[in-house]
Amino acid sequence: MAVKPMNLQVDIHLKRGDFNFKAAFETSSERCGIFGPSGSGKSTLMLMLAGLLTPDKGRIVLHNEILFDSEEQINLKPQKRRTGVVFQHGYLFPHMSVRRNLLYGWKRIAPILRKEEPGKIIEVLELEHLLDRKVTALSGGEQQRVALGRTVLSCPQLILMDEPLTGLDSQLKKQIICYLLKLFEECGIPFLFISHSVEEMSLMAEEVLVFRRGTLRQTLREKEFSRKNGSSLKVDLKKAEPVKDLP
Ligand SMILES: Nc1ncnc2c1ncn2[C@@H]1O[C@H](COP(=O)(O)OP(=O)(O)OP(=O)(O)O)[C@@H](O)[C@H]1O
Repeated sequence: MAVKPMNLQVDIHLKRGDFNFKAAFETSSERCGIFGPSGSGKSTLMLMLAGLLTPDKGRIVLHNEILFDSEEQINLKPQKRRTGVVFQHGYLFPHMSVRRNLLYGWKRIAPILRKEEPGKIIEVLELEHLLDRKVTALSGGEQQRVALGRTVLSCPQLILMDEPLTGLDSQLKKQIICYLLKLFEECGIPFLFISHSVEEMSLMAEEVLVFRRGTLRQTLREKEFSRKNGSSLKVDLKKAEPVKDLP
């Protein structure tokens, strides 16, 4: 399926204690990485995009819809933004089965907005055999696959991921990256993700926003980013195999 570029315009400022955040950028990329050292403001940006933290001033526009505008006093609630968020630890509902977790968002959106078929997502993520398990009885990688599936099934216009691979070992990381790229190919939903890892940027991003001390310093195409940071890993999306190791 053709991916709809994210068409995101951001110009925001926020002061949190001693920390000053400011970023102004536009992106029409399909896979955008947010890179920078600890404390540089990556999660702060993601929380503001998701509507979980309010900027002091500025504007956020996604696909020509204003999500936030301080002058016009617009601040759409998280559930109205059509952004799906995947956090580092998945944050699944522990008392529910895999199936109920997966269908949670899907059941709550209007049928006309349900673009994804649960059966297809379950197949891509290879979750069939786990559907009746409680999520507390899953491995870390399986939990992250359920979190990805649940987010995709809520049919967002943009997926936001805050270090979705942290805590997984390197083999599992590569496996989840392949699942992620397959999902992206199947569903055509653009994503924005945070990582400290040059390798993850190289494998997953098309464009990289580089932050330092709360400020957007550079916007680089993946090739240029990888050249500057010494990584040149490649994944052919069409050939991505979930269970095989990557070069
Ligand atoms: N509630 C708060 N009040 C004041 N400062 C805060 C608050 N929350 C976060 N900060 C500061 O904001 C800065 C940016 O934090 P943020 O979590 O966005 O960084 P990050 O780049 O995502 O870091 P990491 O990679 O370690 O997750 C940090 O210096 C942090 O201490």
